[in-house]
Amino acid sequence: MLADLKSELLNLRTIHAVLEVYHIIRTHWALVLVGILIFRYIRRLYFHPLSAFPGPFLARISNVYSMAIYFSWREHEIHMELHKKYGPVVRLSPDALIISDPKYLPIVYHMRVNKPDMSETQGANESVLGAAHYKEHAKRKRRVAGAYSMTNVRRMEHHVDGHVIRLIKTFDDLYAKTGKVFDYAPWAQYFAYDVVSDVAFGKPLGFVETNSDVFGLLKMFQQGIPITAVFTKLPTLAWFFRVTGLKGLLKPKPNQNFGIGGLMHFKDKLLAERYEEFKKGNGGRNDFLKFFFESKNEDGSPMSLNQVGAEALVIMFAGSDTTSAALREMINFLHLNPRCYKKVVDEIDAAYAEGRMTTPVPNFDELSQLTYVNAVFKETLRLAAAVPVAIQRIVDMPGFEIDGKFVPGGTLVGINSYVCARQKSLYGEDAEEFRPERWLEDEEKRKELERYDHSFGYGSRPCLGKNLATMEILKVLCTLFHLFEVKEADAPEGCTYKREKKNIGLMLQRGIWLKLVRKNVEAWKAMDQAVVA
Ligand code: HEM
Repeated sequence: MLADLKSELLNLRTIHAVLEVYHIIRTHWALVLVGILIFRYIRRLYFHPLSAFPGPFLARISNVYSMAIYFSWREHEIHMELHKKYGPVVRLSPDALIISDPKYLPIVYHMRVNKPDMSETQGANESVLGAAHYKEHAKRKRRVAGAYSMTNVRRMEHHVDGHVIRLIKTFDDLYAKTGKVFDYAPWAQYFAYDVVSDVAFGKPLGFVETNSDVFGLLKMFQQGIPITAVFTKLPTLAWFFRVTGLKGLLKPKPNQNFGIGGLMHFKDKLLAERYEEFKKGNGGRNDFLKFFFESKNEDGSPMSLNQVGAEALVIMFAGSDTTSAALREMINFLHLNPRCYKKVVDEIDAAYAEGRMTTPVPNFDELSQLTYVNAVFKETLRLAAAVPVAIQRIVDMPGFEIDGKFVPGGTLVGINSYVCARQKSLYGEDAEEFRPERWLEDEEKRKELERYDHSFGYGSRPCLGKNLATMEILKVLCTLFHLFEVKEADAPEGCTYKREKKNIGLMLQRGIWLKLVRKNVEAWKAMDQAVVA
């Protein structure tokens, strides 16, 4: 009886205490919230597993810091400054580190590492790029890797040639014949988008032909990236959208006329047309779509239309602005380094003079023999990473040690290729200089540089489109430099920008002002006679 009474009393006291806490929370909710935040910040600063790592105060307590860096549009430079100030490992946000030392590349990007899931915002979550788990990635990679092989890319080489011819003829008509100064930056983008839309969907979109952003596609795409970035940088916001069921709002949809959704709408139309043809037994021309339609999943089933669409969409956004960034930077670096410019032109002209180059557009084998040009290509991508961000991976259990400190499993880590490419430990005292010769001087050193080359990604997820990108870039540049004197020009009156850069996760540029003068070379005969398909 007494025991019952005691337990009853205890229950009443518990209820009373709970009500009291509820009352305090109700009346002092603002104070309680501040208390929780202070507790959270103190934990992140002093008791979090990453608290031993240095970094800016705001970065150690909040994700807002890394988002603010993103919206400065110069994330790569800020990462560099942070490493200079805090050392090789910096805490960039409460749960994330950035590392500068190239020797950690094989550890951070090892073969069985997972990456953060961005499927809510990417719009291509069934693709190889969208796979977060390494096993799923390996499965998807098996079904598409062949499409990107050199053998398959060679089958598409004539499509690339057609776009090179169109670009050169357009330049000749609009600029060489008129003597007008022009900004080369949008043209590099138009060319790259035309090529990928042609080989991924079977139809060039006609950017170069119309000298315009067809359907506002480039703008749409560039609007989509910052949205993805916000949700990647602010996991709490992404979590909120998930638990409240609002995540559907994040997913790009084909009925939108902006961002990645707009691109999906466009892609779906082209894909449907081509799929109808395929079902009628007409596989059509050799391109990525044909390969994907014929490709099989692990269980032997053909890739679904959704899977094919996701892969084609990835080609559009992984293969366009990256390639155009490299196309622009190569010209930038050559203008900034006249010594290298001369060596490049001499090597190309000599190859033509000795009859080693096919006209109107040299083939890929011929281009790979131009050792200096290839070194310039590598050096350009080293110093001007097309993806100048710290691409993140999730440290797997139990973690690893770095700099004498323990990085626990679950931590987000990344190495910014812009930063990594400037490390004196690997590249020497002249690490920040543009010096293509470093790739040619010493065989052992070259092998070491190749081992830590990060410009096309690293580990099990390097760029699948490297063959196609290399082919496009070398074809454009060699043809351009042989047929024209490519002169650097001042911005025309009324334009204040020159060599302007904006890092939105991909490097965008504008204001690469050029003046083209037609050279008196034999190769013009073939170019003038070439018919644009
Ligand atoms: C100069 C041009 C290019 C550069 C610098 C570049 C760079 C990169 C980088 C750094 C990654 C790694 C992303 C990660 O680790 O998550 C990547 C992945 C990828 N790239 Fe490229 N890329 C270029 C051109 C292309 C082209 C032309 C295509 C398509 C034809 C393409 C298709 C892909 C695909 C499919 C992936 C995902 C690979 C995977 O997850 O297994 N890229 N690229």
